[in-house]
Amino acid sequence: MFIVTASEMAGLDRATIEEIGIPGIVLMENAARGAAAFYLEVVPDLLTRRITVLAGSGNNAGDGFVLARLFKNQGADVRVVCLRPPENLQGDALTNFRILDKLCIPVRTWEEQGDFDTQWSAVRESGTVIDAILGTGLKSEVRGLYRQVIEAANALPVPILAVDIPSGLDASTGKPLGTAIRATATATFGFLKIGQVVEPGCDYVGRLKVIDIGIPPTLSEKHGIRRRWLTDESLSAWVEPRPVGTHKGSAGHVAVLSGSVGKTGAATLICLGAGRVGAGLVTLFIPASLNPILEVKLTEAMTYPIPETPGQTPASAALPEILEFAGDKQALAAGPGISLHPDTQRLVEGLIAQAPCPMVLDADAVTIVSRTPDLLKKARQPLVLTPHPGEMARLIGGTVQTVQENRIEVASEFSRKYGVTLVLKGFRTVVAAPDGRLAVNSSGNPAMAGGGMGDTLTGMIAGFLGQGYEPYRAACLGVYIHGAAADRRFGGVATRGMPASDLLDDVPEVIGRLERLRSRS
Ligand SMILES: NC(=O)C1=CN([C@@H]2O[C@H](COP(=O)(O)OP(=O)(O)OC[C@H]3O[C@@H](n4cnc5c(N)ncnc54)[C@H](O)[C@@H]3O)[C@@H](O)[C@H]2O)[C@@H](O)CC1
Ligand SMILES: [K+]
Repeated sequence: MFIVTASEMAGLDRATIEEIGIPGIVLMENAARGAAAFYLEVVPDLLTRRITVLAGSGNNAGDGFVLARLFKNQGADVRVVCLRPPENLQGDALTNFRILDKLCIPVRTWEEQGDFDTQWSAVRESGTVIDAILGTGLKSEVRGLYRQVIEAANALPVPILAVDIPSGLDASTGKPLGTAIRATATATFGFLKIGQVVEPGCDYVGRLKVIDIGIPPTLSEKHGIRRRWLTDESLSAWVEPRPVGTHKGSAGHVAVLSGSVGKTGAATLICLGAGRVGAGLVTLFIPASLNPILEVKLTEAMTYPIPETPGQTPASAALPEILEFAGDKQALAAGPGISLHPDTQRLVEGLIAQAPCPMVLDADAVTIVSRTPDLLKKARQPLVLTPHPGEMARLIGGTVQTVQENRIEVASEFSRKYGVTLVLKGFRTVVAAPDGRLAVNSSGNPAMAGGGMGDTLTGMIAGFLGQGYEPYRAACLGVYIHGAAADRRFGGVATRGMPASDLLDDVPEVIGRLERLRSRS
């Protein structure tokens, strides 16, 4: 499933009409038919309620007029309130407006000079409101009557069903422009819009469904749309079936540099994560004095004691050994719990410049990189960085607020500038590849807010890299399966109290689910 901006959507609509030859009015009919079926799922007794369609002046209103007709045909009590004089309507919206009269559907036009409360009283009696005021054609801040109407609608104790996007929400950024409808459900057309999947927009859409309105899927490729929504369906095709003769030597060997005094848990979780996604072998480089602890904590993974600093953190003297060992390995994960000790920093810098295999850099390694990000350009092998918003802010020398308000732009710009795959963690994790591919994750839940979650993710991404997945796919699979395993374990049941190691138990089942989905399609 692809995610588009408002202007990309307009381009795809135009191409479907002009190049493919599907008339706009057909798309409008398809849109409304799909939306009507979805709204009936969301509000099963919809046809017994009084339905008010709030209409603006563009094609979004046109969709609303078709919905009014469809529900009237099914016996519902429907009325339409035009917030702008119908003389402003054009094209397909106008055609569908004219049909209302023939079907005796009551239409009221808002009188700008009239008293608001008197005119609103008719809407107040509605059992459900259909929001067809503004769609992807929103151009500027919502003011005046539209603003009043949106705020009054939000205060009604009835379901609001949004057509394409809640009115007032910027489809490209997810920010309300002035104000926006808080919908019970949104039927969106053709593709997801960025504004529906990122914060704060995702809090406005309610239940969200993409309606197929007949835009040929090949058009998205032709128009260079490369943003993906990570779901079971979109990822199943990427899970490679495992040959029956697979053995530990052919399933990838992952090396891990993690842990220092007080941080042996991070090292453990990375190793477990890599193993749970199917890495054949895992070896942990650990400061020598901590080796006895890891020998006990880890069962399947092997340990490799390395020279350490006086603070029991990895020392740069370990670099030659690590490079030699990693020479015939498939992936290296480095960073969690290694400290910011200056000698550990030298080790990380050496690894970035000389590592002989793809690497995942997380936590302390990311903080070390943020001191001299140009270091990343020296890497000989692909890098995946997995910052949380605070680490991302350090990487770009900005604030957490800037990062959080512009997650997609920040991730894609950094990825392109430094030639790395970037995983910006947090709600709706963003994965960006240097060639412009981008994904937003749909899985995960608040029970994941706890220490160690990032370590398990680092291990999972390294585990996929180790099995030969290219960095962007390894990152997307790791991110999605991580959240999906947490959903399987806790989603909808509990919102807190899930140890990071718990979700790992569910990882193989989630991968199995994707494999089964792949084999069916
Ligand atoms: N062929 C197509 O292009 C299709 C479009 N569809 C619908 O069409 C919508 C887009 O239609 P339009 O491009 O006509 O745009 P909209 O219907 O979203 O709104 C455009 C109108 O609102 C006005 N407007 C914009 N910002 C405003 C603001 N802040 N305050 C007050 N008025 C404002 C504009 O001047 C214009 O008159 C989609 O969201 C979707 O619902 C669907 O019918 C599917 C097919
Ligand atoms: K709308």
